[in-house]
Amino acid sequence: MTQRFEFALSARDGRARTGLIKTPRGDIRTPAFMPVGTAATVKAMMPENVRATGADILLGNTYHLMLRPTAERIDALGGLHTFMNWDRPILTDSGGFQVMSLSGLRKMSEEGVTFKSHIDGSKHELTPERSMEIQRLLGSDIVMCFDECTPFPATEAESLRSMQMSMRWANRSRAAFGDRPGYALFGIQQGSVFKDQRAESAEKLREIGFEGYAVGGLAVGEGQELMFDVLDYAPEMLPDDRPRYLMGVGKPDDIVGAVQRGIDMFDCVLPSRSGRTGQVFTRRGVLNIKNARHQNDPRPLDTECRCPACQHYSRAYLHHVFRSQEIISSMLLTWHNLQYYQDLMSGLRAAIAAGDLATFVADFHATRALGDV
Ligand SMILES: CNc1nc2c(CCc3ccc(C(F)(F)F)cc3)c3[nH]c(N)nc(=O)c3cc2[nH]1
Repeated sequence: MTQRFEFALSARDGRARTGLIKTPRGDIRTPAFMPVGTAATVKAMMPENVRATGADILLGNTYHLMLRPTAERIDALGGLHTFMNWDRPILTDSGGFQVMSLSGLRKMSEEGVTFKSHIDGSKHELTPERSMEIQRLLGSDIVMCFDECTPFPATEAESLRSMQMSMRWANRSRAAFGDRPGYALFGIQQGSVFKDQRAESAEKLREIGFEGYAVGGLAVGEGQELMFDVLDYAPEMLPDDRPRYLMGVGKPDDIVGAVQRGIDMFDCVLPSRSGRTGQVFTRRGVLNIKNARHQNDPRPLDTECRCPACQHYSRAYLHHVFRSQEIISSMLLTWHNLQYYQDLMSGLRAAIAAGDLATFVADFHATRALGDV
């Protein structure tokens, strides 16, 4: 077990890579999908079950946890790992994205952002320094720089101003993070859909130097085509020997396309959140268990899936418990969707290691085109 944060690539296939991030709390196989554990829990899942799906790392959230129960209380109780009974790596976002998408009344300045809690209306401030302190108190293994996720669409001038402020905040984040062996600070590239700005951002981050780099400012409504256009150049502007994390992505086909374009790490609320609304991911595409067509169907959700839902329950049963709003519905559908995502990632890792990613991708799309979900 290492006391340092290390990343080693083990194979490449085109621009895709597979490897291992080694941390004192455990290894992360890449390409990796990180389930979202917003308020110190992956909703409807016990931590041991999240691990059983194959997850090596979880996502936590500065914004939610600073409001409730506060970072100081979690620190006093032994840190987020102890608090939520997950002893493997945790990555926390810096909170800026959630402030812009969740909180009411907010004021942005060079210093940072002041906002009112969406829970009780109390006033709070997030700056690069405060974000680093909160993530340190939480004990997260991978800390994200405090940035502004540039809204989409943005004019070139708006995007440039936003990106350059994020780069000044990246500097302040690096300084405030301090010397913490075994812990990592990731820089976040901005620049919206403008190639020259993505290059300027990457250069600035490289100058400062980070243990890993995120492609930020995407999955904000630009659509898959425009996202892939940016991913055709942006990841490779970042250091080749460091992990590359595409924030907030995404649907299974988004992930497949982004892995082909050199991304190593992903997070998305989709598998867990959509599971609670009845949306189910299968190898043949997506279905919604709420649909009446499932009420007499004795088949499992996905014949190739090893999760408890697919091993022990019929679509008819899952339709019934969803319609009846039974708690087990959220448990089984969340587990299944997270299992589907982890199985997709392990398939991608194996295909890259075997040098036949192209075949994997062709089969992935062909199976989804078969229909009869
Ligand atoms: C959904 N699209 C998207 N999500 C994005 C995120 C949030 C990632 C995140 C973090 C924590 C959680 C939590 F549920 F665990 F809380 C959930 C999601 C971004 N985050 C930062 N810092 N910069 C970005 O430029 C950025 C761009 C993003 N596009």
